[in-house]
Amino acid sequence: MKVIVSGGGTGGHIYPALAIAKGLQEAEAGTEVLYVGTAKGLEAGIVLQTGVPFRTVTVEGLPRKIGVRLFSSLLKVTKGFFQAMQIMDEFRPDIVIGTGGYVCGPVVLAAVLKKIPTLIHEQNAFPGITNKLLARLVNRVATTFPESVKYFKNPGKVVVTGLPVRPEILNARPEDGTDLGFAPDRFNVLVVGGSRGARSINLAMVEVLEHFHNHAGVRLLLVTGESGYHELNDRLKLRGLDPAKLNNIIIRPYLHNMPAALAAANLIVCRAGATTIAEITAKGIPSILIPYPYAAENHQEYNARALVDKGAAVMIKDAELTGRKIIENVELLRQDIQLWHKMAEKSKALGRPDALQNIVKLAQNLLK
Ligand SMILES: CC(=O)N[C@H]1[C@@H](OP(=O)(O)OP(=O)(O)OC[C@H]2O[C@@H](n3ccc(=O)[nH]c3=O)[C@H](O)[C@@H]2O)O[C@H](CO)[C@@H](O)[C@@H]1O
Repeated sequence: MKVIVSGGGTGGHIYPALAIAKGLQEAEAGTEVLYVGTAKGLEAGIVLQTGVPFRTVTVEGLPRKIGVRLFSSLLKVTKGFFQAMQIMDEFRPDIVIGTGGYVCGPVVLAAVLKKIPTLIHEQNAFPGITNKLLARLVNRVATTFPESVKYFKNPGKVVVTGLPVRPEILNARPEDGTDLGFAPDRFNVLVVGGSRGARSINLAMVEVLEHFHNHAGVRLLLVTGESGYHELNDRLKLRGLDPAKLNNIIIRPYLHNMPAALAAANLIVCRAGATTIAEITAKGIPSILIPYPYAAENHQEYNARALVDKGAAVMIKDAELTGRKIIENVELLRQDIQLWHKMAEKSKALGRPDALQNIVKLAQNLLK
C-alpha cells in the first residue's frame, strides 16, 4: 500500500499523522509512506527525526480581510495545490490522509480531484477551518470526540475513532526516562507547554524551579518551546540560578523523545491540546492542566474540563496561573499517594489506546 499523510503547523496535527502512518505500516508489511508538509511548520524538523520520507508544498492561512496579503496568500495556495498534484502523479498513493493544519487543504484537495480515496482526522471537539471545508469533499472524516460530529455538513461520513497515539508512546517503559534525568524512585514531573511552548507556564516555572532545585525527592524536566528557552535561562540567571547546575532539573527547548518522558513521568504539568490529552490518558498520568486561553472556541478549556470532571486532572486557568499554585498542586500529589493513585486510574480510564487501530481499520476499509 502507498500512503500520503499530511498535517502541519503544530505538533498536535503532526504526531497523529505520524501515528497513523506507523499504524498502517505495522498493519501491512511493505506499506510505503510519504509525509507532505510545509518547509516552515514544525513538521519539517519533526518528520526529519523519524526518517519518514518528507516532501513540501507552499501554503499559508488565508487572511479574513480583502487586501494585498490575501492576494499573495491565494497565489501561494494555488502554487501549493499544483505542487500537490505533481506529488500525487509521482508517488501515486492508494490513500491520502489529512490530520489538519493549512497544508492539508491543497494536499487533500489534489487527492480528491485525482479520485484517490481520502480520509481526514479532526483532533478537537471544535473542528478547524481546513477540516470543515475538506469534510465536504473527502470519503471519510474521523473524529476524536462525538461532540464534533454535528459541526460537519455530512454526518453520515463521520466516524468517531478517538485520537491516534503514536505506538512509540504506548510501548515506552519507565526505565526509558533515565536519559532524561527521571529516576524510578523519585517523583518525576514533566512540564511542557504544548509543541510550541507556553510563555506563561515558563514564567511561572521560575518560582517552581527555585522551590524544587536540589530537592531530593523530585526530578523535573521542563520543555520550554524553542522560542522561550533563552528567556527562561536568562530569568533563572537573574535569580542567581545556573540552569546548567540544577542537579535534579533538566531544561530543554524541545523534546523529540516524548515517549520516554511520558513513560517515566508521575505527573505532567501542561497545556490542554487534544493530542497531549490523548497521550497522557493513554498512559494514565495525572495532570495539572493550564489551557491555552486563546485557542479557537476556547477548546483547550473544554478538553481540560473533560479530565477534571472525571477526577483525572487539576485545572489552573492561565489568567490565575502562579508558580505558587503549581508548587502547591505538585506537593499535594507527591505527598498524598492515594490521591495520586486515584487520579492515575481515572486518567487511564479516559485513554483510548484503541484509537489507532480504529483509524487504521477505517483506512483499510476505504481501500476494499
Ligand atoms: C494553541 C493551539 O491552538 N494549540 C492546538 C495545537 O496544539 P499543540 O500543537 O501544542 O498540540 P498538542 O498539545 O495537542 O500536542 C502536542 C504534540 O507534540 C508533542 N510534543 C510536544 C512538545 C515537545 O517538546 N515534544 C513533543 O513531542 C506532544 O507529545 C504531542 O504529541 O493542536 C492541538 C491538536 O489539534 C490542539 O488541541 C491545540 O489546542
